[in-house]
Amino acid sequence: MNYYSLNKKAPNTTFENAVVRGLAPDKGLYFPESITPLDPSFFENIEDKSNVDIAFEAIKQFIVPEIPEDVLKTIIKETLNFDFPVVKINERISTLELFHGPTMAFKDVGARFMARCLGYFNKTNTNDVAVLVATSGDTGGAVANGFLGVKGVNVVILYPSGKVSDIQEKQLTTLGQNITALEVDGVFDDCQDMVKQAFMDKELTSKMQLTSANSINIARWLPQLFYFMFTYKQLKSKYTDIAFSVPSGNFGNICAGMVAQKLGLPIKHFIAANNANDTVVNYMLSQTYNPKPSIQTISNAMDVGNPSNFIRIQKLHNNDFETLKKNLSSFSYTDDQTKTALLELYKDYNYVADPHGAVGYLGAKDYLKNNDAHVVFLETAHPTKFLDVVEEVIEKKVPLPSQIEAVMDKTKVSVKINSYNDLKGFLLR
Ligand SMILES: Cc1ncc(COP(=O)(O)O)c(C=O)c1O
Ligand SMILES: N[C@@H](CCOP(=O)(O)O)C(=O)O
Repeated sequence: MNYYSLNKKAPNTTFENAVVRGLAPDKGLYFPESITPLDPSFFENIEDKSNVDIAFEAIKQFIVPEIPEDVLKTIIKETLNFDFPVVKINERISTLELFHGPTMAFKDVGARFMARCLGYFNKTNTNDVAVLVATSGDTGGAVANGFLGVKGVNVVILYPSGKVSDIQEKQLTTLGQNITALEVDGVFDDCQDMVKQAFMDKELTSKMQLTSANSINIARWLPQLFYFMFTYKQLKSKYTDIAFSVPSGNFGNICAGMVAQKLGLPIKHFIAANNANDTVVNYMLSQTYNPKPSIQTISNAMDVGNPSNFIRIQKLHNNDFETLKKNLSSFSYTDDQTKTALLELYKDYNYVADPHGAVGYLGAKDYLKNNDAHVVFLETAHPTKFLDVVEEVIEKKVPLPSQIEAVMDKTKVSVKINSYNDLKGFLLR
């Protein structure tokens, strides 16, 4: 499968090149040349298939033969070695728990998958690759964990100083080896802009091979479609119409769900649930895309003012607003509403959510006011990653899982930077 740049000013390229480059030379996001729906029998019999088989069938058109079938299957098997349970909240709402991986956030899927694809391509590539990552909280930890010790790969994580949770910071600053954390005096969008600027810097790219492990990279983005299919497998016999409420920041996760839908997965509707960072909510109201500086919230991983993947979402809907409006609703919530939702989930349903999942729950409830469906909100991170907020709201101690406990006492190591020149200087050192 070839990929083209959504800016349309760069040559089409292979899966390998798109993964190794991250971003196209014209600064555009790569997009598959075609998306061929799977045979309807795939969905008719999905409950008889293993998660690995579902994932393999769903993604192989984008990757094989550049990665041979047997290698791709192994990559998927190693990536998906944890559970994706769907938990019923009430008759109309369930939650898909995406926090059972090593760093307890949905990013584990994409990060582990991409690390293995890059590892495969690196076997024949003698040059080291520098993987740049901008994180508002969870991508950094998942990528650090997924890429730790991968030969020929050096990971540089940029995160906004003081704007990620303590546990998220530990996860991305304490591993050492081939992982370095750069603490940026700014917000997430500054980190993301610096990463994109690095790709356009000829001096830098002539001296080193750079790629990105954010969802701009297709190998990080596409595998996120897997668990929408796993959800359908679990709920198909119970509900006719299934919609997804996705807590959204950079919009990579929801956009991957839309690829699953293009592949034929029967999804009735998507709900983009946002915190105060409401660029897309405003777009859906005004048809004007007006990115704004990100605002700090208690669902910090969604503090994104200029979501990278919105352009892919538009493309998936033929750049037609009316088509998009039929498939996507979006809502924005304040921190107080998020806290109220956390408490409601705990008191009414005995479910301890994290602030991002709570925003997803609010999106599900708002959609259901005027629509009929069973809505699955994505619980995108484990509540203990946001311990202070969660314990304060539900007034109860939450036990720490072993993955979180393992990083609690480690010492943070980071390098402070203030500008793109600092980043460039660091990379050229
Ligand atoms: C816990 C959590 N929820 C939601 C999001 C938003 O996901 P996306 O950026 O794919 O929209 C993130 C960050 O990506 C996250 O870490
Ligand atoms: N919310 C993310 C921001 C980056 O998103 P990505 O999916 O493009 O990597 C984070 O937690 O870092």
